[in-house]
Amino acid sequence: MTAPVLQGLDAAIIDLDGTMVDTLGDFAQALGAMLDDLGLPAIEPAFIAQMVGKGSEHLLRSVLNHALTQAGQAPDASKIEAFYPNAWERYQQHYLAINGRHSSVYPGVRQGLMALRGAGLRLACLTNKPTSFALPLLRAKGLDGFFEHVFGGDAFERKKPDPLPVLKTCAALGTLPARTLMVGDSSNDAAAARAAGCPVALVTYGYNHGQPVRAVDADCYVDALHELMPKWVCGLR
Ligand SMILES: O=C(O)COP(=O)(O)O
Ligand SMILES: [Mg+2]
Repeated sequence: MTAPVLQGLDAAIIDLDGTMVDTLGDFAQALGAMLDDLGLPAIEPAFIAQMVGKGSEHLLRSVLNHALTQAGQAPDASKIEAFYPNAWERYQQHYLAINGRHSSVYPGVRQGLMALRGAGLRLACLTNKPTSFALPLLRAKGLDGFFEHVFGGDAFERKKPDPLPVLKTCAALGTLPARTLMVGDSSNDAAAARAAGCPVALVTYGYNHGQPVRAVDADCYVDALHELMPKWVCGLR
């Protein structure tokens, strides 16, 4: 039986990058190697956090735009598209080779997931990362066992911030959106969840496209995932 303190929730959908795992090191390595292969200048790791969260296609186009500008070339759309197929192939190869080696699980994540499961909530992971990157990363970090489903950015026709992946994840879990909490680190997660009719909790340590996360509309903000349950229970924001 669900603990009375979690009345109102049957499940939680958890984001991956910036919420469970700090993956900026992996992104920096894979993007750096890809840019090197293409003969383009390296990108500052500080820029990467602003570009993560909208899927790999968006990330690669943003990075190519940035690198071409750094190289003194006017990056029009056709130039970016000319680089894109090769960039994607190189990036995928480099990312899969180092996946998880330069990233770490945020403090409180394991305890937070254990508490949610212990309270009887069903869990799914929903990320804009490709599923082929997400599954080995969760496995490498020992987090895969918490989730009944793992859906990447390529699992459905549209990605977050569209509500479709959230609604499809609720359907896979067999839970009502109003009783399924979305936990993420960005406006992308919040917008998708709100439009789907899910309550939203945001972690304050993630990426949020380089913007302050407390400015994003949410029901609750937490500085670590293990704070989520006690805070939710007390109705604290
Ligand atoms: O954009 C990405 O690759 C990952 O984003 P997410 O795990 O925060 O959804
Ligand atoms: Mg995220």
